[in-house]
Amino acid sequence: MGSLLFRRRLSRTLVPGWSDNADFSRSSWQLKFGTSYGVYQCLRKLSSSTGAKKFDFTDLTRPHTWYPNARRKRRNVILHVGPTNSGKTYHALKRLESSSSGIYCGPLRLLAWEVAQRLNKAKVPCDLITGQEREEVDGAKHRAVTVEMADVTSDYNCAVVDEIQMLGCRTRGFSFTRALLGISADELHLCGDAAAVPLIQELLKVTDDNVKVQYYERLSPLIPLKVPLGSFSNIRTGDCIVTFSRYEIYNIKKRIENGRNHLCSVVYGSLPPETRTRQATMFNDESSDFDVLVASDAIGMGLNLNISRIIFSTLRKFDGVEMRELSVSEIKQIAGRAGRYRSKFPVGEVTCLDPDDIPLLLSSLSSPSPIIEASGTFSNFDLLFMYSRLHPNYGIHQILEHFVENAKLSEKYFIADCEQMLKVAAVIDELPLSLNDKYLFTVSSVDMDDDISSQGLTQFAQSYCKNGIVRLKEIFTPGTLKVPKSHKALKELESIHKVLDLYVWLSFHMEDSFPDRELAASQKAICSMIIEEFLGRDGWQKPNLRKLRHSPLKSLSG
Ligand SMILES: Nc1ncnc2c1ncn2[C@@H]1O[C@H](COP(=O)(O)OP(=O)(O)OP(=O)(O)O)[C@@H](O)[C@H]1O
Ligand SMILES: [Mg+2]
Repeated sequence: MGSLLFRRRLSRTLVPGWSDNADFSRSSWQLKFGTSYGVYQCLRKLSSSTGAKKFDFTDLTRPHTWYPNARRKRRNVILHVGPTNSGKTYHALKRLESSSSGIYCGPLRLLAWEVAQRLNKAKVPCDLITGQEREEVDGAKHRAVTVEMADVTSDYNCAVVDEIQMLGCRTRGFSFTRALLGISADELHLCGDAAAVPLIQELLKVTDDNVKVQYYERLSPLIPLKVPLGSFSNIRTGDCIVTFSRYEIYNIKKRIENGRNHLCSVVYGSLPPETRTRQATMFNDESSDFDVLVASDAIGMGLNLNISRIIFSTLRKFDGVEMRELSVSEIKQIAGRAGRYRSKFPVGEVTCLDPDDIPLLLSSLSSPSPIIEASGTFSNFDLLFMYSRLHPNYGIHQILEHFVENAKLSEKYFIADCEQMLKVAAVIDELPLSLNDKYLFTVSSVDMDDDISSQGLTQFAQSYCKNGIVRLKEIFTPGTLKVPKSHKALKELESIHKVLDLYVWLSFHMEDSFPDRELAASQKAICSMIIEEFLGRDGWQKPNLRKLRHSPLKSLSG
């Protein structure tokens, strides 16, 4: 029991949103109040200090009070806002680089990776921390993290939250809100779209922070073209074709490579993150033969790639619920990847494949993004736990559902969409696990819309429930991964990667119960290498592309 408790306590500190309030964090509640009664006492204390007669655990109307560490400071908040490619992140990072300690929180692993690289190169030791990675550097006082991993219990000299307009995102917005309200830093730099300014000013009225807005202008031109691409034979070096289905990505890659002038890197959401990074690096590298990029909106935020022209293959995408038109801000974000300042192509262009899309493209690029009205929020584990005590017969699915239905919110907040969590909860409720354990599986990084991943989660949870320890070899035989021969096999491999990734995630949160992190990580690496081998083989292979670029074919394809 003792070791089990100890294990849980270690885990809690690593789960985003598990126990954010310093009163409940490892330093106090875990040591002072090892029991749920302790949490209850703590919450009671909190309730009396807020003057409420009876604590309502579904009351989320004062989320700024969940972060006493940040509230002890009067933070200097600097909002860096403006169009894409205007130097917002650059200026915030300059401050981060010169600070004595700091944290960068970005929406994508690729961005966190880019920042960690940049700081380490500038001799500022910087850790990289994402749900599945801990790359620790000796002596680091800086860390680059994905926003879900933002640490709200330490003090920093400087913090940067990038793409802050994402606080309006239906599913991930609450993590941005948590970083905005919860990070304890003397200086907090927020970079993003001006559409978020009024909301942030409103949210920070109650925090007593100093708020300053710095506006930026685009550093290099982005030219919207009035003519569509016409044909794939008009593709040229530095082009990036954006499309939203995996099938279309490979279809377009094939069509371009069949023209025998270009090789395409691909970047899309379900590719392993390390593969995405390498594909992007290969495209960015002038000495590589991969000179065209075919990508989904996974490249849409903040990234600095050597793109000369963005070509939208469509302006519609399936968002998990329905097919819809891209929003003005999505179009601007994606288009903004072309012509980055100080890149190989300092003047960017943007166009479409389909002539019918041109009017929407032009009007979106010339419109301001609509003002963001509300910020995401969600309960942390402690509140869910206390709520569950009032409903002892509920499973975690019912607790979440009821909590979401009954949550009381201030006008400027909305409750996060927890569809994925509910899907996991429905599976996990079948097992006799504690609420702690159920919560952990529920907030894990699993993609429940992927059959193989959801089966992986179920097997991990069943095995954990039965044995208390999950060996990777129970569900995965190392040494059996093969280079896929078809797109179906590729998709399967991507899913296997996700399952291995989930194991690594669980190993960071339940170290003793998921002891094979290294094996899972090495198999993950093999998996992504095999996927890359497929990506290399899949297209047209011409050993000496450079020679060909000087052939008549090149000028014909212009
Ligand atoms: N003053 C500067 N000196 C040198 N390089 C700069 C300067 N300002 C910006 N850059 C470079 O220009 C590029 C774009 O800047 P940055 O990434 O900060 O833009 P951004 O406004 O954050 O764009 P996005 O909205 O797409 O995130 C980066 O490669 C950055 O390093
Ligand atoms: Mg940026």
